[in-house]
Amino acid sequence: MNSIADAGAAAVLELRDVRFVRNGRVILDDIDFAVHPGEHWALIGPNGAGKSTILSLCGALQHPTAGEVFVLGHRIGRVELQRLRRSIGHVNPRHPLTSALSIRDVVLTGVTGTVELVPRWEPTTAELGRANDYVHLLGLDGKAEEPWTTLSQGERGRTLIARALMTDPELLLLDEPSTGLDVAAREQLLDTVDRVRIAHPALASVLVTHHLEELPRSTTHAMLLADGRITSIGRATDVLTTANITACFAHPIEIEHRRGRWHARSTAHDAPATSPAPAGR
Ligand SMILES: Nc1ncnc2c1ncn2[C@@H]1O[C@H](COP(=O)(O)OP(=O)(O)OP(=O)(O)O)[C@@H](O)[C@H]1O
Repeated sequence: MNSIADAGAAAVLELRDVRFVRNGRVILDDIDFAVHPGEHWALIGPNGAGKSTILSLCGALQHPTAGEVFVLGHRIGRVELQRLRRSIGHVNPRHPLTSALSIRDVVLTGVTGTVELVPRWEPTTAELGRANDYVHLLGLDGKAEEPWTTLSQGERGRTLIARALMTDPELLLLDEPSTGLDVAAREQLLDTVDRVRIAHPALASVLVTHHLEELPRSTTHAMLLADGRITSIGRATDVLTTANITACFAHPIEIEHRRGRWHARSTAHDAPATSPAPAGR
């Protein structure tokens, strides 16, 4: 799956020596990272570490105080952001839709980049076809006519990923996509993310989460963040280790990597290892 990531392609996203200050407080400092086509990054760290702020810089929603952010080769601040944002699929679990649009219509709002359907706007046959294809890819067949207002959180999450794919983005940003899902809905969503990444091998993505159990198998790279600084960065298998996670969260946590998935467990209250009985007893 990672053949494109290894091909040395130009970065889809690059943060160079980024610093972000608000109200005199340093929220991010010394942030350097680059995301290439086919790479799927996880951003992990404790509450308040700065994950969402990094994601907002990646999505060209905010400017850094110092340093440079390049999205799709364009330096933020030098290009028209609106145009750039169409190449970025941003999945925000707090999508502010309140009306009863059908799943298919919510997916179609990805074309117009709006929350509601634009009055008098009609999708082309090709756009309708794409919307139906994504409804199918995201496992929402048979539900396309169901209203947003009655969807479960898991169905909403999958609908929003389909919506984000409508502009054929090169970069997909996923902000805590599994928050609030029960275990079955979370597993369905993670399988869906894996399916999307396989169907779009050049797509790059950045996923923010607090929980290692919420990382899809297709995760290739990880950045650990604490107090606005990177504590570890690189290939997921090198970064997501007991030592690195323990240091990032300042708490003893044991990490297991099994069948492509990560699991975390606190070892703070484990009984101390008993010393072996003396020989000859
Ligand atoms: N515009 C802002 N003005 C002032 N403080 C801000 C601003 N944006 C973020 N912060 C602060 O910066 C810190 C990092 O916030 P951010 O939301 O990026 O962290 P996070 O890692 O996503 O946290 P969580 O896991 O709790 O969602 C927090 O302490 C937050 O209060």
